[in-house]
Amino acid sequence: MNKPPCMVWLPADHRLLGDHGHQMPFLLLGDKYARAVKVGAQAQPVMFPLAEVEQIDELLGMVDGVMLTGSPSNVHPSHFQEEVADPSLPLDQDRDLLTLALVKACVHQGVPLLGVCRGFQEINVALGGALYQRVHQVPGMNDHREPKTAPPDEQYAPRHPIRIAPDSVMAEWAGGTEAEVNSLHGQGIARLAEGLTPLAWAPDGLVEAFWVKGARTFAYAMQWHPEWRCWETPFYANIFEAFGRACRQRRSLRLQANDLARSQPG
Ligand SMILES: N[C@@H](CCC(=O)NCCCC(=O)O)C(=O)O
Repeated sequence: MNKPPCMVWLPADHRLLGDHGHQMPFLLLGDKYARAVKVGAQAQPVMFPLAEVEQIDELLGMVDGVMLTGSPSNVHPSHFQEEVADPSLPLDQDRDLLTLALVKACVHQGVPLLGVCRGFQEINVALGGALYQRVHQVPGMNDHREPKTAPPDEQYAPRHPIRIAPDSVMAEWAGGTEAEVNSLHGQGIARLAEGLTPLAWAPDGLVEAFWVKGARTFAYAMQWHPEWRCWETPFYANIFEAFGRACRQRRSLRLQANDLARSQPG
């Protein structure tokens, strides 16, 4: 019998779309994130629209991994005990409510977890860290934002080098302790949560990747965007291939558990 596909949950963004006066709520997932899961991790992306915190355990029982994507919206600063610094920047409190709880559930249950950009920031905040709300206004820090009016190819082009921890799995994926990565973020890690091990740094010292300490499975996140045409960049492809392997391992365990449950009397 064919195995069911590996399923990876990508929580949606909540956005109002439409012209003024007629904006309607939508649930959005970027094509490039779903495509990187499908092509790079060889898994099936799923969204679970309107998923609620109370459903997390039930829904995690149906998937083999979770990917927290990037988004133009910011994590609400109240989650790291700050006031909103720039009210003109978008927020997505519905997403925060689900993803910050989902991070803890994935870590506790050993579900493969990949965080990208906003997802990287969500994991840090969920585990007790804090963010710079405007990295470019912090003395000594660079501007990590993308050129807003540039075409996508330019926005996602390599922007700055990163230094990667030697002898780390990130260095294995990169094929060394240096790489050039894209950069599309205005927020960044101000305080790394205690349960996270930094794996890469930008030239200004900003943490650009981490590992969830002691994780029983894949639990990595990065500030840059490895999903961007991941099949064209070996470093990025290696990240998604490793994520896919971890998801397939979980699928085997999940299916064994399901078979065992079905074989039990009553
Ligand atoms: N809003 C946060 C996170 C930035 C981020 O995720 N950028 C990607 C947006 C477009 C996309 O989804 O690829 C910040 O500004 O730091």
